[in-house]
Amino acid sequence: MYLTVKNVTKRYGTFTALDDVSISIEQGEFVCLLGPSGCGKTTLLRLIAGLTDIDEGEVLLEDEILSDVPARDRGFGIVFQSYSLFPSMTVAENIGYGLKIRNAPAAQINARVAELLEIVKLPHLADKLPGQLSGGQQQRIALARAIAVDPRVLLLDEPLSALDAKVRSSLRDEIRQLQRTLQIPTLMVTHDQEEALALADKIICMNHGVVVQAGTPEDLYYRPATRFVADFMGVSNLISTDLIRREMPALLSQRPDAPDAQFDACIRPEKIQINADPKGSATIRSAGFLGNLTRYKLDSVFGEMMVEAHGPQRLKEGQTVALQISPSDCTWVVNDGYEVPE
Ligand SMILES: Nc1ncnc2c1ncn2[C@@H]1O[C@H](COP(=O)(O)OP(=O)(O)OP(=O)(O)O)[C@@H](O)[C@H]1O
Repeated sequence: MYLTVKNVTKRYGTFTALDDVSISIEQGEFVCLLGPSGCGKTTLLRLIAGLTDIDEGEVLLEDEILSDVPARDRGFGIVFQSYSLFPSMTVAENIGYGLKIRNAPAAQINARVAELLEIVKLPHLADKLPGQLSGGQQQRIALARAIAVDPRVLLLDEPLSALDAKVRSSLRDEIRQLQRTLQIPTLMVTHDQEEALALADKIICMNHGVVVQAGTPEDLYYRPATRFVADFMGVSNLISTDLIRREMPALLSQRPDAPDAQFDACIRPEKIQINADPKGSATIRSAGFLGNLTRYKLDSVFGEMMVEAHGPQRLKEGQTVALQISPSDCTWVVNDGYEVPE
């Protein structure tokens, strides 16, 4: 383990923002902290950065306990959501700032700034002020400034969320490429599951101040542990054991041996096949063509279901269809009482 957060609890008055949270980041790993608004992601990032005090537990970098190390001495690079560049400094001065306060010689600073401007593909902007740059350009410069001092860990707090969709996805790919090249252990906060799936080696999914599940993007998508994770990580059909037992008992073959109320089935929309069949158990309520696939909403013996099929719309609204689901495409998730929002 490179960076470790051990049993950390953080309270604001009587409110517990983080409850006994433990996470780790390996050398070179890209980790995403993912969860809904208010679940404690930013608080956790700020604790690691040293910007917020810890009530219980500790943060370690290798074997060094960081609790008493001030933020500026931790050697971490940080990029925030809002462009936090110094407005009266040029781009080059912003990038070189960290080296300058460490009293690096001017020639070394200039060389490093030029190198970083090439890395973030903005060499022509060296003499501009932040106010003259687009949002995407400002975040690139913020990133360059954060990595200028060879940080031991890179902390990113929703760095893409203020950008429009196109810029966001291109900068997302660049951040990933940069991180792969430089191998800086990185922790990024996001509430966007697609961003986490695309970027992370490991996703740490949080809710209400606790870590609900940590694993690879594939783990979280295909093997969610709870109803909450299943719903948060994309569209899923969540069906009670009771209903499966009544309507399609063959699906129970891989279910853990536990009381009915403890586990529900999670079936991803792309895992369900539908075929026109007048004797089928479901009806197409609506269909939406999304370019590469068609998303159907069905009324079925399992209630409302979402099904996705490659290509254009083949089935009409109102048509009766048979559902084909394989037991291996049924993931059994802990029923944590989470209700999917309407
Ligand atoms: N300084 C503070 N004083 C009191 N409560 C706080 C403070 N900072 C955060 N909180 C509360 O702690 C909880 C977690 O906040 P945090 O900012 O970590 O959530 P988050 O998951 O990052 O959410 P978001 O995505 O909206 O930023 C929230 O309920 C928030 O209201």
